[in-house]
Amino acid sequence: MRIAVTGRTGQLVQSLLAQAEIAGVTVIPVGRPELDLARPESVRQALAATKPDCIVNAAAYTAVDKAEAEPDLAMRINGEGAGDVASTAAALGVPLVQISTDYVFDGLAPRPWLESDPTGPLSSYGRSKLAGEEAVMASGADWTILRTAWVYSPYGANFVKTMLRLAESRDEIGVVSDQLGSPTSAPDLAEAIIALAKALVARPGDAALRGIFHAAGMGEASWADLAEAVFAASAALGGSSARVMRIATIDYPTPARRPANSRLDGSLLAARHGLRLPPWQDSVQICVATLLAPSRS
Ligand SMILES: NC(=O)C1=CN([C@@H]2O[C@H](COP(=O)(O)OP(=O)(O)OC[C@H]3O[C@@H](n4cnc5c(N)ncnc54)[C@H](OP(=O)(O)O)[C@@H]3O)[C@@H](O)[C@H]2O)C=CC1
Ligand SMILES: Cc1cn([C@H]2C[C@H](O)[C@@H](COP(=O)(O)OP(=O)(O)O[C@H]3O[C@@H](C)C(=O)[C@@H](O)[C@H]3O)O2)c(=O)[nH]c1=O
Ligand SMILES: [Mg+2]
Repeated sequence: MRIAVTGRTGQLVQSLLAQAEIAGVTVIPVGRPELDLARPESVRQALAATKPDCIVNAAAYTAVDKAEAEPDLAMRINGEGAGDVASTAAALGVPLVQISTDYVFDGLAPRPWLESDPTGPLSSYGRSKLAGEEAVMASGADWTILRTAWVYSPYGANFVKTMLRLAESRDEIGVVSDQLGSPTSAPDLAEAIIALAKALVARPGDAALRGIFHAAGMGEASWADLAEAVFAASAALGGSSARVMRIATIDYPTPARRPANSRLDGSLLAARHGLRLPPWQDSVQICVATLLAPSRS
């Protein structure tokens, strides 16, 4: 099976590539310059040339704070760009897996978010990703939307790598403890996406396998909890660590507002697809161990 994935160096693309052989699929990254989501005319031809059985739209404008200053570009890439990928999937007659985010929610619910809960993005990034969901749903493609959250991995830029880097030069790091979410390992997510893609291709027209699903690490954490887990794992392996000073969002001002409650409920994906991502604590340990492995430096 051939899975075309948008993007090249992204965390999820790299994780899908790493997982492909063991999962027995071919993953074909399609990125800039051939496919640029900001250039609609580039999308269809670049994807069609890969002759995919399934398309995963993993590329996105992911710089949450910068998106506040570049809302139009974020909207073009994450909103209209997703629509262009979806109409390509429709034209090619192959299923589309659109990757979306917890930041489509306003963060005010007192429990983990369900797929059926109302959206209400607080940021330019969140609004652009919601526009992407809407464009995908309106495209006529055979679509499935996976919302994930707080993605980290040995690849690219992410919070886990930021914490380890900061700890090299600091003894103490202030980290917000009043935003709760579902930290998600990109390798775990990649495994679930491949399983899902196989099911979509094997059972066309099976409505129960399609729709919006939440796919995030099991359990919950604040960013401060996540930082503490990273440093505990790193210290145990002789890597860098720092004391975490637990602070409030109001004491860490950022251009973008972020949801206070970003936890995603994964029950629907478990019920319909039998897919459950591992507890975040286990996967954070694996990620830190990979980052500290001697072969990497
Ligand atoms: N990171 C996170 O915490 C979360 C991410 N998500 C979603 O998951 C998906 C994967 O995220 P992740 O792997 O972390 O992303 P990264 O930030 O690691 O990578 C972004 C990817 O998007 C590509 N990209 C950006 N702009 C364009 C463009 N104009 N045309 C083509 N490709 C472009 C980049 O391309 P290039 O390779 O050329 O740099 C890169 O491959 C995204 O849809 C994101 O919105 C959802 C929740 C959490
Ligand atoms: C670096 C740092 C961040 N923070 C806070 C700021 C913010 O509230 C939180 C996370 O900051 P980051 O900028 O790393 O994460 P952020 O860019 O908000 O991550 C988001 O990315 C997009 C793409 C998504 O879709 C989301 O699911 C989510 O993963 O941690 C601290 O408190 N101390 C620090 O030293
Ligand atoms: Mg960020």
